[in-house]
Amino acid sequence: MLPSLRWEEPPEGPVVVLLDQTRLPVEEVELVCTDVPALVRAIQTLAVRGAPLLGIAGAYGVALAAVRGYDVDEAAELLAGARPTAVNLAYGVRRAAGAYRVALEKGAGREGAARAALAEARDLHREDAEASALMAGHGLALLDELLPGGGHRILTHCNTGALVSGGEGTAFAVALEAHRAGRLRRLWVDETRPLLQGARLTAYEAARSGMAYTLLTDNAAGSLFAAGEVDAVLIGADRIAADGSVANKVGSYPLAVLARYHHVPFVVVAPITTIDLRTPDGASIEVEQRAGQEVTELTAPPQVAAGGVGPGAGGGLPVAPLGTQAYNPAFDITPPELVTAIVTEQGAVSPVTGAGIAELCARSRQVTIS
Ligand SMILES: CSC[C@@H](O)[C@@H](O)C(=O)COP(=O)(O)O
Repeated sequence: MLPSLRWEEPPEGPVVVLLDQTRLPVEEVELVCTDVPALVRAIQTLAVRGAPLLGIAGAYGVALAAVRGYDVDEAAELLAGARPTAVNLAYGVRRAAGAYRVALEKGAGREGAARAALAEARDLHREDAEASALMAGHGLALLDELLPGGGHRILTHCNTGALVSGGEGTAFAVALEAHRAGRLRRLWVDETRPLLQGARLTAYEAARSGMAYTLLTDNAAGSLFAAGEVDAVLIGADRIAADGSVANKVGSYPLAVLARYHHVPFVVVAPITTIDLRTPDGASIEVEQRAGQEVTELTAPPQVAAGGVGPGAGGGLPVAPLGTQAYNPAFDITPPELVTAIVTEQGAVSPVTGAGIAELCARSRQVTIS
């Protein structure tokens, strides 16, 4: 698979190259962003997506503005505001912009400061890969402890693999680790309506890994639990509040409720950069509301954004009467009491409490920067 994101410096000037996730699984096509507005569009149309990768993209976006000589503060504001829920985006932007500012203050000049922003983006990219490998190890150790019988049957939601990370991802990296250790019996993949990150992206990554996996519609999960076919749920996160509330792809909260009813562990895997101590609780997390056409029409995100190739108002194939109102939050919030554990690169918090989260963050150098 092509890298999900890379920095390139061709003679015409530096660019951020993205694997366009809206085209998967049909084709691997790269999207070349030569400026910040192009990168912002890629973020909003989900060509680049998933919390850790959004942070990396934000940091490289700042570096792109700096190296090309654009206004860095303006670029940082545009990038950080592109999507509201994944805290990693603002974090990545803040890190690169901070490095730029510090270098300027130290007299590095604009060129030196731009190089400092780029170095910071590269550091964040590498750190995310390292965090990913550590989470995979901690996550599998936790699964083995929670499920001593082995032969794990894991249900996952949305997409959390290499496509969203500098490494192999968050929740998916744990499933992959279990697969490589011969302890994954099956990965159940929620299709993840309406944009199908599970069907298009997680199934794509699972197929490439050779693991046993099965795709299901989101609303089939209940009957799967009832049949005793799920040993654990593993998901990622877009923001974890100080009290341990977890924002993740819409549909995560119903899985947590199902998991509790059926006495199945519900485990969240996320790097420390996804924890936001400035957000006190779940109610304070801003949940992105997306266009209703994503629900009322079958269409690819860029077509929605471009406004039209098909007969529906948003350009897609209508699946509801024209003019139907749709409720389309991109995320939901799972309260800490439904979360069995949060696995980070620093280890696991379990049970999930605000104090446990704070202690974990205190051990991390990264959080003091945010
Ligand atoms: C490791 S990724 C965790 C989350 O970012 C992921 O589960 C998710 O909800 C992504 O949402 P998306 O809207 O596709 O960016």
